[in-house]
Amino acid sequence: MTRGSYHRTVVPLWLTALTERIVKETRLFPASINHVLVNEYLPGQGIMPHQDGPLYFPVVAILSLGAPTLMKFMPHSKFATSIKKRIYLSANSNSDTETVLPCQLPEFHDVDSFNTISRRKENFHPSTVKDVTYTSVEPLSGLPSSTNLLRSKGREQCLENDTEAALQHEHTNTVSVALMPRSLLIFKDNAYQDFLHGIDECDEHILDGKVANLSSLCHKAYSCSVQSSDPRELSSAHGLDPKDTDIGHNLLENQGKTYQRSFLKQTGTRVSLTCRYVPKSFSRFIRL
Ligand SMILES: O=C(O)CCC(=O)C(=O)O
Ligand SMILES: [Fe+2]
Repeated sequence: MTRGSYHRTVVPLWLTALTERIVKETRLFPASINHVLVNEYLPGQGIMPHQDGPLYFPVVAILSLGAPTLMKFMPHSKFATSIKKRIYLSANSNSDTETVLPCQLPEFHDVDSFNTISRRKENFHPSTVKDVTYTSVEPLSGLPSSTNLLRSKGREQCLENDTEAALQHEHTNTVSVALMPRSLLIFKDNAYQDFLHGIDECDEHILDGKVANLSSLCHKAYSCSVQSSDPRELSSAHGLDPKDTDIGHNLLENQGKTYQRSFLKQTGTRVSLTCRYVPKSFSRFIRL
């Protein structure tokens, strides 16, 4: 990703039209969007996991143009720390007995936390985005409200396992969202505060069960759940379109079975517009 310098400038009309529409249709921003960051990603470029920080109002709208990509949301390490603490305390108080340690996950699966705008591939320029329709991504499946993280018998074993438990926690609770061309992702509240977001540095993003909006792509993509010994059956049975340029497929052999794996191809340039609101009290800390 190339990060240029910030420009204080008059927001062009085509952009105001877009941001005002986002404000009006989502009703999630307290005032007009006054901060738009334009990022360009060459094929294979991504962005490190990060949080956008306290200067912004905690609602972000990201318009994606050009090549598709996959954004990952992973729990902030503060949750790993609290897991460690709980493991330690629990192990101390129950050193001889087997302990099951529950971990409350953040409320991440509000339907409202993620919205997409219908995908349409036409022009690269955001001024042409006129037909914006919102569709909710389904509640994130596979995210239980509490998880039994670790069974252990004593303090030593707990301490040995806590890093593993933290990693397990991160892995279990990472979700991703396919950002298709001309789509708008909105994330807010605890998806903003409790999770890091980032894009892996690669040009093929595996579409697995962690992709929250997989069903919106499912006429074209599916992950390793389907199997057949005859690869030809796979393609015909699922109506996969070999001409789709955004999604690729390959076949994997495992223990005599053939699995099809689908992936998003980030082979062209992607441009994103990250739209946020900086409250007046913070605007002196950031160039507007
Ligand atoms: O380009 C994107 O899709 C994400 C950008 C982002 O997260 C940021 O600039 O803070
Ligand atoms: Fe960000």
